[in-house]
Amino acid sequence: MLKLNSGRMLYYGKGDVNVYRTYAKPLRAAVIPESSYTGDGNVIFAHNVHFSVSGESLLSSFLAGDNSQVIATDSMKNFILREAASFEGDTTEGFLAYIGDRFMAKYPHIDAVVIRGDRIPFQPLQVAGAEGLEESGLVYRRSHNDRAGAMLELVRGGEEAGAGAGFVSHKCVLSDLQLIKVSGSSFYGFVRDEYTTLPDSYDRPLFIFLNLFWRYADVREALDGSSGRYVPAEQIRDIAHNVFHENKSPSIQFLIYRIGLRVMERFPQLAEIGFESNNRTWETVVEPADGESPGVFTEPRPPYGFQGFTMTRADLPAVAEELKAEASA
Ligand SMILES: O=c1[nH]c(=O)c2[nH]c(=O)[nH]c2[nH]1
Repeated sequence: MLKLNSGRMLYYGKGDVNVYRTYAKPLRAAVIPESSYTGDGNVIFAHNVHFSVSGESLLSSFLAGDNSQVIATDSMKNFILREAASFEGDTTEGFLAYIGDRFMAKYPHIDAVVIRGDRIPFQPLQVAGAEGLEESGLVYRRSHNDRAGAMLELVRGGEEAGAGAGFVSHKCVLSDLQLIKVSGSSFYGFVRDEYTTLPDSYDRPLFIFLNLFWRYADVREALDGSSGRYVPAEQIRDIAHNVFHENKSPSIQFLIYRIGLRVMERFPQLAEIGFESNNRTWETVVEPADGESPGVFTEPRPPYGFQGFTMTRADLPAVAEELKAEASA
């Protein structure tokens, strides 16, 4: 967030601006082995937008009640909704950059904009057609599952190149991914002392809530799918569940690191990936006799555990070494 000359910080804006844009340009994504996701028709290109502005000229509105430079947040909402009609791109990041750029161009006394958009997901549906099931293209199902999103910070004359206003930071996100692995996770070997009551677990039903975020080395590759370098959140999601499936994890800490490594390997255009995870492991009521026999579980009691981790491309050589050692063993 922009710091004013006085060292102060100020911002104001509008949240929960729901923009249901129809018939945006379809996104075509490069295929990766872990995912069947190939793109999005973008027939419904919907976002929940959170928009804020900052600038020296706004200080007097806080200090003296002078509204002469204040753009009403109601007008911001109208600007976002109306300008969405002329957006010609195919990605969330591109949409946010478009709105941010146009706003800065229209209002020269605004020094900085922070814009976040969470995609409101609508899933395509199949209907019976002449040759079996086919995509409706008209009817969609609102999904309340995980969702993609992004945040861009634009500052007039900022450092990274962009059209008009400069990017100073960006963050792409996948929020609220909830994954359960019913068998194949353990947690043991942790510090055991007078405060420890948790038993070792060699096979637990691991339920995790995950927020993932990532940054590109060059943010411009995120703005337009035709760069061929766009990283869809859906493919990051699919990598997460592949890695969860493949690995017997000794902890959530190790699991998220492995997910991050795979994402970094797949997408050389990314500079950073990060995680916020929650442990929602089901509480065992009736212990299964072995791996696939019946068990009964219930919601874990609060409080819950959490982890946070960020990693960069510098983490990759360690894995290359490890794989080499495994191959020669
Ligand atoms: O994967 C885990 N990591 C922890 O740090 C932890 N702590 C805990 O009680 N359970 C778990 N599980």
